[in-house]
Amino acid sequence: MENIIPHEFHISKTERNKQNGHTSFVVWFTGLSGSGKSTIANQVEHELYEQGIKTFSLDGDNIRKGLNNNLGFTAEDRQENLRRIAEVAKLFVESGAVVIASFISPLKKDRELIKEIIGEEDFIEVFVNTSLEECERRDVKGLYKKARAGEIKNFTGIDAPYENPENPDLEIKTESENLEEAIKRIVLHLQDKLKISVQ
Ligand SMILES: Nc1ncnc2c1ncn2[C@@H]1O[C@H](COP(=O)(O)OS(=O)(=O)O)[C@@H](OP(=O)(O)O)[C@H]1O
Ligand SMILES: Nc1ncnc2c1ncn2[C@@H]1O[C@H](COP(=O)(O)OP(=O)(O)O)[C@@H](O)[C@H]1O
Repeated sequence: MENIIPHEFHISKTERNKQNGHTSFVVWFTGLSGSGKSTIANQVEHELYEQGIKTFSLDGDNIRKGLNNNLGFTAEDRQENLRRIAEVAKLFVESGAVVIASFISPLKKDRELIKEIIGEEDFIEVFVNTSLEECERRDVKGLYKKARAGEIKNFTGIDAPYENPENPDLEIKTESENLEEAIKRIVLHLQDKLKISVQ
């Protein structure tokens, strides 16, 4: 951007990672409403916390009620929602935290943008793959019922699209894998990534 000259700070991500004893990156959960993103993310964060890892969760509660409370669910608003979240996640990564982000993030192009902002090397995509039928059966918040009744417009899976990730780093099929197994698999996948490489 014109006339914006970044200041070089002495303490960077590398120093913070050394001090913390682990690397920092984003674990991004994508999937339909009710697929299990928050449930899984919560438990993954708990496991990491128990290991002494610095974590921070980003989800609808702390984002859509605050920073992004001027955004709705049109394709345009979702893109801006996710762009801002990716920028925030990047700042937290700079601060040394492992960021656990849970957002529907329904479109491939928006997930590509997120990856671009955060940087491919710091982005782990976890696809929480639960069928629409199962999400609707769970209907945790009663939103599918409202969407079917036409009381909510642009509802993902009903009258707004969800594009399945083609190459996620991890895929969790909640209808055939139990929660404990899924958590173990994700946490195991993160172990190598958390190690600081000695140069
Ligand atoms: N129209 C519509 N479509 C989808 N979801 C809706 C909608 N309206 C409200 N909600 C509630 O908002 C949560 C999804 O917000 P996200 O920020 O994750 O969505 S997005 O990534 O920008 O698409 C989502 O939360 P989760 O159920 O946790 O996914 C819903 O509770
Ligand atoms: N294997 C599983 N993994 C995650 N959630 C599951 C699983 N099996 C059943 N559930 C249930 O599905 C619901 C998922 O809701 P939630 O985590 O809020 O989804 P999301 O954040 O994707 O909207 C919860 O009620 C949870 O108990």
